[in-house]
Amino acid sequence: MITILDTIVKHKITEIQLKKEFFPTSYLESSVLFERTCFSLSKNLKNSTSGIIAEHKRRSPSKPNINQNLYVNEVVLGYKKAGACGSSVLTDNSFFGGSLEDLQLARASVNLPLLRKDFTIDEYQILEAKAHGADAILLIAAILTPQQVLNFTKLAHQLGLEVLLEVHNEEELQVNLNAPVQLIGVNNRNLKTFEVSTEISKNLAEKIPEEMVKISESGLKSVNDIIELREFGYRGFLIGETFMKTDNPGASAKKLIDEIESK
Ligand SMILES: O=P(O)(O)OC[C@@H](O)[C@@H](O)c1c[nH]c2ccccc12
Repeated sequence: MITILDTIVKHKITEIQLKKEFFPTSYLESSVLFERTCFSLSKNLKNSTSGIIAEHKRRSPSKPNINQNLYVNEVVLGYKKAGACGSSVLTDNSFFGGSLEDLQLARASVNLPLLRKDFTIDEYQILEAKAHGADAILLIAAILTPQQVLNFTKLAHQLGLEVLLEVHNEEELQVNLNAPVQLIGVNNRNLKTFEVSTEISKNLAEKIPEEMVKISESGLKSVNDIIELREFGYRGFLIGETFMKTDNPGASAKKLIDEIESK
């Protein structure tokens, strides 16, 4: 069966091939942002009482219209004012309606750690992330070999970017345990079926090495979700739709963060 993930990856391969032909890596390396010193998402998470990483997401394959009316710079500024630890910016265009320009605009408007949220399958995208102002990149175990995870992590670290390694089951975690990543994300959403359950985070928690900052991703809605997951050792919570489906994502992030902090 061909899954949506297969389709996305297929598009990415073509997209990157084309980009590589027209924009050599020297073009990316000449960006004024290429030399900047990154902010640390892992440090922010360790020092935070809420652990919220708030995402900018217009749409997704499972939700064709979350919110297409907002300006990315205003959204991330709202997240910053709300007290989020960092922000995640979708840069995939075909399936999520995001762009590298979104990332760049987000960078221009906040001094918050920014995660480039995309389907990384080539080192070229890691250079792109740095050139457009990211502080961290996402690596999705389901679409990479352990060797790729190692190589991509090494390159990201050379560029001063942190890596969030996303897993969805025990096998993906076990085969990548030797990757020296700071952040490990458990996606509650199965990217092949779109099913969402926080049980995934709960079940994998004890298998994740202590030294990694544990992040629970997707489908999180309420203060209770967060409090529960904290008991399993999670320090970070990646939330998109719950905030983005409102007219004022910053205000809804603030409401949740205030609730968490008052518990
Ligand atoms: O909107 P949600 O359910 O709060 O989820 C946010 C984030 O976890 C989700 O966008 C995500 C997690 N991993 C991904 C990989 C690719 C694209 C998107 C994602």
